[in-house]
Amino acid sequence: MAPEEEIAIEEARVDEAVERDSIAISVRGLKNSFGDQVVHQGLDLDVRKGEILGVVGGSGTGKSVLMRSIIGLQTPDEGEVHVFGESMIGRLDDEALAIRKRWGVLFQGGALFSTLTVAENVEVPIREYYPNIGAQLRDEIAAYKIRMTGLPAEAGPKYPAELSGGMKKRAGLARALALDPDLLFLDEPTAGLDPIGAASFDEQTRKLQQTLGLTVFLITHDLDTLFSICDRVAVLADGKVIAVGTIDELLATDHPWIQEYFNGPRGRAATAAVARESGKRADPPSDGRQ
Ligand SMILES: Nc1ncnc2c1ncn2[C@@H]1O[C@H](COP(=O)(O)OP(=O)(O)OP(=O)(O)O)[C@@H](O)[C@H]1O
Repeated sequence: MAPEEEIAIEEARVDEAVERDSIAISVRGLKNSFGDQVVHQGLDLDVRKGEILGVVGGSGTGKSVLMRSIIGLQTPDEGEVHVFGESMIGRLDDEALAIRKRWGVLFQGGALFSTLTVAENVEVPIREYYPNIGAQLRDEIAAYKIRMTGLPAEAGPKYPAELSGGMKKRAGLARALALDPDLLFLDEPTAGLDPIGAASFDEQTRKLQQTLGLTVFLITHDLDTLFSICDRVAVLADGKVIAVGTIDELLATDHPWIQEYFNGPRGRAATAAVARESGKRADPPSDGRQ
């Protein structure tokens, strides 16, 4: 083989390794169906390490099913899911378990166990994955995680029924953070919160992502969340990810759903709010609409 060819092959290997190293989640050729209903067909997606990736799409486009496929709660008909370089589908071995320990999940509505206190909820994953950790250390970890999410320490002994919607979300977040994850899955974290509570939750998410170096997979319908904290956004439609990029990149596409979603009245209001927040003047829409 000529030296130039060897160099080219070596460079390709290095590029591949760098690419692999910078990707937290890779989904390829995913197919999910329920009976005759095909939810995903040939879905591809990469989530980069350290980013907050917003996942959007109309109701029923399969955002939650995608998340469930990645975390192993839904076995796809076809396709590959790699998390931190490990193939995950159907794996129950030690390597796969080690990867599962590296993520935390906040399900829609918080999904707290109603018969357990907040602190006990946070301790569930610790008990499950680290049964040898003693009660005192477990309590200390739970108290620390509860404080990390902005909840007062007094929330620890409370039951979910005694919490507001926003507090429940934070308690769910504390549980998702219990094992010091590298990767956080959030399914509609601000749904049902008032705008101030939602903005405060977003800020907390951004702060945690930055201080802990988290990668965040964030399903949302909340335009303010997308505009204010997401590094990139993936758009689901027709069973696939039809586009992924920054909001500016998405706006440069001419897909009607994307234009309607981000450039409709609510999208423009969110752009203006973010621009105001950062002290900049929002550019008026190019067609002169206000
Ligand atoms: N276990 C299941 N059995 C049958 N159908 C299901 C199941 N889970 C999801 N589906 C269907 O798959 C489709 C996608 O559901 P999914 O919950 O992922 O949508 P979504 O994009 O998250 O919607 P939303 O934005 O409303 O939460 C829906 O039509 C739903 O009814």
